[in-house]
Amino acid sequence: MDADNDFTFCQVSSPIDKDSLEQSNKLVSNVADISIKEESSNETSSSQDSSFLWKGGLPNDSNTKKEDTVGSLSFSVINTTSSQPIESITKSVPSDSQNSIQKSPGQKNSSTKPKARAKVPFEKGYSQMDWLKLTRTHPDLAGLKGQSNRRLISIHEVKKHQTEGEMWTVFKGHVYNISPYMKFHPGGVDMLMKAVGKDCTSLFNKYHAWVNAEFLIEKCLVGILDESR
Ligand code: HEM
Repeated sequence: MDADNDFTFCQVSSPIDKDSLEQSNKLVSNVADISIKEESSNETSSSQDSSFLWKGGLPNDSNTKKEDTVGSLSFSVINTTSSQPIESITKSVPSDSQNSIQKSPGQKNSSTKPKARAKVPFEKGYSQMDWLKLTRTHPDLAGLKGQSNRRLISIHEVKKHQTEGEMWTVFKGHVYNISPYMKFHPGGVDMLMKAVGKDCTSLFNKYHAWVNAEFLIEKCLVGILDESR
């Protein structure tokens, strides 16, 4: 390829006219101006309270609102912090990690620390996907052997089923044989064993009320709890 052809590829951008270049430089410096003004205005940089991070709404500080313009745009600059420098909000990488998310004086450690999960790593072949596959392919997970799963079952009968292959529990008024789900339970076998032979609804809700158990163990349905007995 010769030098003339090279030149055609280099000339890709349109020429910038001097006036518009000056105007955009001016805009850039205006923007820079505004951010500097706001950061250094009316606040003390010693304040350590970051409760603004968690509060909704605007503080009742009328001094913190002002009008400004950049080029042809006019807008309001609202400082939402009455006791905190904006500098600490706008810092994306704080130089001192202590300053990044600070606790308000009354805030306890436990409220900011994420709760430790108690999930158990599943054995190969026992993921939730494997469970779903099994529910679709296994003809009788509940162990009904032809019986109806609309049958009324007393809590006494539930208590009797605590052997391998026949582990019954009550969940939201329904009786399930959770034996086949044991090794698939993300919380572990030991945890799920606590449900066997009794009503586990409140235990269940204590750990994960959001889990759609009705769907997950629907093929394990044995019957309906007879609450009259
Ligand atoms: C009755 C049927 C139950 C089903 C279908 C079920 C299902 C599940 C599922 C899908 C998860 C994963 C949740 C997630 O990733 O967020 C889980 C986790 C867990 N489950 Fe269950 N569960 C049942 C009963 C129980 C019971 C009775 C207990 C307690 C005695 C229990 C204790 C736990 C624990 C400790 C975890 C780990 C929690 C965590 O991830 O933070 N589960 N269970």
